[in-house]
Amino acid sequence: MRSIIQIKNLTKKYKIDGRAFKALNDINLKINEGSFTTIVGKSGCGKSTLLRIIAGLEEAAEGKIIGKKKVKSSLVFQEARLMPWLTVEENILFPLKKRDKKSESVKKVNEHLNLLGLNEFKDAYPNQISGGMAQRTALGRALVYDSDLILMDEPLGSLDAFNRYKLQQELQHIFSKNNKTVIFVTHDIDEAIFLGDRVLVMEAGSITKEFNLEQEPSISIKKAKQLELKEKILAEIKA
Ligand SMILES: Nc1ncnc2c1ncn2[C@@H]1O[C@H](COP(=O)(O)OP(=O)(O)OP(=O)(O)O)[C@@H](O)[C@H]1O
Repeated sequence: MRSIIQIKNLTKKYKIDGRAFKALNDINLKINEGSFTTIVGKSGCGKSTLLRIIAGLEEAAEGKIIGKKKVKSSLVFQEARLMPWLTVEENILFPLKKRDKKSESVKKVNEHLNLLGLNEFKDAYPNQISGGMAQRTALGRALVYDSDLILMDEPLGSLDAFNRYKLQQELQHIFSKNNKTVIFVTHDIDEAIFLGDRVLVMEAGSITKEFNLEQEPSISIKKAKQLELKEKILAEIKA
């Protein structure tokens, strides 16, 4: 399978109060085109740092990412980070404004408003919608751009349990259809297993384990396998 990026010996050091420590320690990772990779780990293990470096928002201390210059990526954060002076529709349209023809952009935005159940709220401003709707809008903005790589940093982390569950289902549905390449960071093991076709466990700046989930047509076997995997991940991540 063709890889979209390849991370080699990536290390990141931070200095806190004069003392240096490694937030990332020799990360090696190949991301294949069309794959949905979830990275799960405790708070502070380095998940966001890794995503920020892949997105080009931060520099690594050592190592390299092969393919990064050629890849268009979009980043979705835990908070929606919408532009408050633009409506839902205009926020989704924003990344296309300078790139695409108006008629094409409007068509794409409409498709994404439908896909994410936002049609009713398209004229609302960010302060007039719920957190779930705001996060749907942020997802729409990332998806509409048609990036090669979508990076998601706890995008459902601020949602209530009901909205989180609903959006997990929708994300799975959307990404099973469109064959996009996704790296999704979460500290929720169930979410990582549910969404990922590959789950990476991260601890103290290192990727310590990798699990690949095969397509399983039988729901009961799939559920049993997911439960087994959860036990393995819990054993891997020490309390
Ligand atoms: N700008 C910074 N300066 C100094 N230390 C930092 C900086 N950013 C992150 N760190 C440290 O690097 C480590 C990894 O942080 P990171 O945010 O990547 O973890 P995380 O796994 O994403 O955590 P969370 O799930 O809580 O978001 C932490 O110990 C954090 O304190």
